[in-house]
Amino acid sequence: MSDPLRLGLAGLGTVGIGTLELLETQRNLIEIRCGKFLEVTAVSARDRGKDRGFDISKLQWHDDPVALATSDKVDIVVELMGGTDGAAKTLVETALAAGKPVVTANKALMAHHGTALAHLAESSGASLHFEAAVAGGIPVIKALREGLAGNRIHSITGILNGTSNYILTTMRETGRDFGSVLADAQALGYAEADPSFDIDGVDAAHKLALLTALAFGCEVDFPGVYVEGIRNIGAEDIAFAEELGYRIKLLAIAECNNGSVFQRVHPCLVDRKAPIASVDGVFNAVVAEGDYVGTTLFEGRGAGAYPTASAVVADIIDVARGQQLPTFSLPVERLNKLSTRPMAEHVGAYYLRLACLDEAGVIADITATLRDENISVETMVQRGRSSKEGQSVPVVITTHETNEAAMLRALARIEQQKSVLEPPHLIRIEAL
Ligand SMILES: NC(=O)C1=CN([C@@H]2O[C@H](COP(=O)(O)OP(=O)(O)OC[C@H]3O[C@@H](n4cnc5c(N)ncnc54)[C@H](O)[C@@H]3O)[C@@H](O)[C@H]2O)C=CC1
Ligand SMILES: N[C@@H](CC=O)C(=O)O
Ligand code: NA
Repeated sequence: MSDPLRLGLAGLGTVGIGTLELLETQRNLIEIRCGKFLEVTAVSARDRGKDRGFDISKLQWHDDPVALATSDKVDIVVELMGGTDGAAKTLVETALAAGKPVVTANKALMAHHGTALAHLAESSGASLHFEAAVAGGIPVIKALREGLAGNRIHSITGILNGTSNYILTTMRETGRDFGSVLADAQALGYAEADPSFDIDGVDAAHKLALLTALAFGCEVDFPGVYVEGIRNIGAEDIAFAEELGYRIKLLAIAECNNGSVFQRVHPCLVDRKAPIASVDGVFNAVVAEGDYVGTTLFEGRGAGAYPTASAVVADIIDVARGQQLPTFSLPVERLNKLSTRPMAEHVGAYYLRLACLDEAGVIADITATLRDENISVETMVQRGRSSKEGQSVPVVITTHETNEAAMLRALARIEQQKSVLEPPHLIRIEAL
């Protein structure tokens, strides 16, 4: 047996401790599979004395995580701290510059600096691995980089945030409110340090930008992703969606056509019978359309200590086996800079929920505005009667396919109508 491969692990939170546990309990299996003994030699986190339920007293401790990159006791750096800039970025850059392979779960870092880090890795001959950064335990990076390498990928559609999917599912199944379900997701270790990244769609956008780069062979373009989260989805939307035969999911969608990329993350109504509609709880799913393979669907747990540790360790094993592939499948100079299509060009059907006064002519005014923009109504539901003067009733409208720009013009006018009491709620309907 050759010398052990020595790991320096920065970040001892949900994922860090999950990774240490997995490495310990699967020690023999891993040794047989990669022909090397993996040894964690050094660690770093914010608070040395914290009780983590895992004995770290025999591991070399560094207050400064960046010291792992330069330590002569560390062969591979595993970055599990999080953060776009600051210590995580410096650690990864320093390790790569020193020619040390890096394994990271940090999608924010990769979405903002992925192309530059890939370039650094290539220049120094080190490899950069990020399977845990997208869709947790699902080996989707490996699938795109290796399993589907013979295909041109046309589109990627995914549920990429476990926290939002857990919130939407639990609200639907239990009727509980948004805030208390989010607190559960945090306690379960699913949410980001700043949970607004989860509920505002930013985390899913980070992941989509990485899948886009891999799938279409382009530079990572996180600012090019249109992002909307689930903060404004109410219990009434979830109930109306059910009634109309849909489920609400936060989808991340990337399409590549004629040299331009369209990347968007937003809540969608999807047909209740579509396979992705039944991906519930903390599960994620990724659907990739390839020209030779057709449709592929990958599903599994997208967050949490053990599923994420599973992906981190898979990357470590790849390093131990000597696998060294370009970070985004292609050498950096071969990655294209594709133009971004704006959301205004989106074409699709829409769900609108309006709070309207219950009086004559209201519906006629709304449908006239939609007609003026050539928007055709598919269904309309008006619920209940208001018991007090000035009280609103919900009106839900679904439309046939139309253009986003036309829909936004119509909504701006509808919002001005004095019998419409709140800004309209819009959710896109995605045909899958
Ligand atoms: N929790 C999950 O389900 C998943 C998390 N990730 C990613 O994995 C990374 C870690 O996430 P969690 O374990 O959930 O976070 P966490 O908040 O539970 O743990 C973060 C750890 O990093 C340490 N840390 C943070 N900043 C530091 C600094 N400047 N210097 C030294 N130590 C520092 C903290 O002390 C803590 O031990 C993040 O990039 C996250 O986006 C990826 C997939 C799933
Ligand atoms: N906060 C993320 C964790 C995994 O990437 C999520 O909820 O999906
Ligand atoms: Na993954």
